Amino acid sequence: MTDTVLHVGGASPYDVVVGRGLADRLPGLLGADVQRVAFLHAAELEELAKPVLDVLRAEYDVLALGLPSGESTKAAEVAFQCWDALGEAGFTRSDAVVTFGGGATTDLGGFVAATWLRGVRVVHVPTTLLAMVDAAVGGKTGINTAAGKNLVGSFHEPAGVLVDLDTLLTLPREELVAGMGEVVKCGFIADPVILDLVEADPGAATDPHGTVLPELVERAIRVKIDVVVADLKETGGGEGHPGREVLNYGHTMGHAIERAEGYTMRHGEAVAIGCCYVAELARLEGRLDGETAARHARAFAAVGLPTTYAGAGFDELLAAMRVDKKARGNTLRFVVLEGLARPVVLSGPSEDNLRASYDRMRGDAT
Ligand SMILES: NC(=O)c1ccc[n+]([C@@H]2O[C@H](COP(=O)([O-])OP(=O)(O)OC[C@H]3O[C@@H](n4cnc5c(N)ncnc54)[C@H](O)[C@@H]3O)[C@@H](O)[C@H]2O)c1
Ligand SMILES: O=C(O)C(=O)C[C@@H](O)[C@H](O)[C@H](O)COP(=O)(O)O
Ligand SMILES: [Zn+2]
Repeated sequence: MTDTVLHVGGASPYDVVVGRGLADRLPGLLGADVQRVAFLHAAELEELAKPVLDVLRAEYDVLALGLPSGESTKAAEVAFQCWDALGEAGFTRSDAVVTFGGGATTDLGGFVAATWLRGVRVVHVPTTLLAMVDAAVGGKTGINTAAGKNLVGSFHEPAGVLVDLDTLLTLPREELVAGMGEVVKCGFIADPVILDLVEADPGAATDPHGTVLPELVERAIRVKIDVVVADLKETGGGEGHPGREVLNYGHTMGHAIERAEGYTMRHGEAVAIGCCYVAELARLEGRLDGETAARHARAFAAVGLPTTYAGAGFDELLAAMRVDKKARGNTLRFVVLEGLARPVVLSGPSEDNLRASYDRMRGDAT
């Protein structure tokens, strides 16, 4: 496979390099003036990180910080520990952060880079499918608080992203499948070819050795790039388009479920359920046709993702949805579809329909 370079334009342009065995490309993305690199990685990925660390150690003074894995790393205490370590090492504005891991690591590491000295250079090396197609691109960084998911953070664009598809070879199957939640999401909001590829051969779509998955990765990254270039800071798309909020499709309910489950459910799984929830809500609100709504459950289930959830009660989930960033005052706002790849914002749906979609999500409705 030859490398593909996807360019992200805008005020702080950068490249997303997609290929296999790419560690040598890292210095090129970091730029010439960097002397010290803080390597923020999921501690459990020490072995996988070795080729990247070797390349970094050959060129820079490296401070390697092993972080907790998964969602627990997106916490203020972990950010504090990183800031302390950067302070002790005397990190300056000409030094840089490299993150290595899944979306939780790139979110936390991106946040540390965004806040240290009010912002230093960061390059992301995502090692999960989800982080490759979504978390590492576009500059959203953040941590969780007791009140909810990603409530503290900032927009801080990377100086580059290195998508080494070989890292997917060690990724547990369930994590790969979770990443398909965001890939399929991109199919519904912008690129229906993704849905065709997934439905035609779900096995090939989730095979890290094959050629279909790399095509899906590139397509999903292109969807994300197109959106963030047009509306980096989520201020709106104009002419009825939701702008960057479109990437939040399925996340209003998805994040509420994650919080209700104490962040033990994978993000991509919660997003899959949330997309099915909001498709049904759009149908009940008279926005979306029944066939496209029904296609949601078929597409997500094809790759092994959950489409129903019978855990927390309606009132708990509704309260969690009220702190979603798309809400305005007491008004809930959802990204919904009016057809395939035709996203719009739905403001203030009726409580009856919110509840009826919830019943369907539980599998209670007929
Ligand atoms: N900033 C954004 O735009 C954005 C977009 C989407 C999701 N996110 C965030 O991303 C997070 C989810 O990311 P995720 O799904 O990557 O999960 P994750 O970061 O929690 O990683 C899942 C697990 O896989 C392990 N792992 C990672 N790469 C591996 C590899 N190559 N081989 C073996 N194990 C590996 C990790 O150590 C961890 O245990 C959520 O917090 C979500 O909110 C952010
Ligand atoms: O990049 C975006 O914008 C997204 O919304 C992508 C989402 O997949 C991602 O989960 C993001 O972290 C959610 O952001 P939030 O603003 O709802 O916290
Ligand atoms: Zn997401």
